[in-house]
Amino acid sequence: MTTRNTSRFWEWGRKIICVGRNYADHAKELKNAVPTEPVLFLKAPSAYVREGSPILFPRYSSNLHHEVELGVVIGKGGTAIPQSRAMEHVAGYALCLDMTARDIQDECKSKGLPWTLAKAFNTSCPVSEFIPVERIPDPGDVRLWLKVNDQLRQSGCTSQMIFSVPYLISYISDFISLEEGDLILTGTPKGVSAVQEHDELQAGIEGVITMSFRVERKDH
Ligand SMILES: O=C([O-])CC(=O)C(=O)O
Ligand SMILES: [Mg+2]
Repeated sequence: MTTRNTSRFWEWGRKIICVGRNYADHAKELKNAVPTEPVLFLKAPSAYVREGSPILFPRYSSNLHHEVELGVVIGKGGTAIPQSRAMEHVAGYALCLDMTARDIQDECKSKGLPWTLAKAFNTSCPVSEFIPVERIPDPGDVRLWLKVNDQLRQSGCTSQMIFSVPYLISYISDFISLEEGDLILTGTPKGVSAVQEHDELQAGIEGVITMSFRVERKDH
């Protein structure tokens, strides 16, 4: 019998729950209102991509954006988890990208349609190695950065998040039960921008981890 381990959470086929507009500076750069409640959407587990494989530019888009985010890996499931106990449900973290077909998202927004094809396509969720919970003593004080071809595009700190990690775990689990192996993407700071085929993306959590991905065009 094999024991599953959250250190390979991307193999579990569990939910990827994403929080949008969780940094006021990013909400403003896309001309969105700063939310008073978390904005949630989902990615499919088939969206995971790991270092060594490329991010594939979807053929239906011509404006693919990077969004660097802190991912929270759930270690213990639960429903209606109180904020005071939320951190007991965290197994660890991952550095994540929420790749977004911005043109498709804009179209969906204007038509009042869901963002699925803008957010959940194959390779839309690049993830780092699993980061055990002890490596990040305070998820509210994590410095994230992202470079495209060595040029710094995003640099932010999770202290700027509108809704904290414990708040998000509690809020989400009121409506959507959390399960072991789920991943929560906590939103992106400002600086999102378009990537092109052959670009090299490098991202990091200061002092903890870095990762890199290449962008390729999907030709079928
Ligand atoms: O900008 C968006 O599409 C919403 C989002 O995912 C974020 O704020 O991280
Ligand atoms: Mg995002």
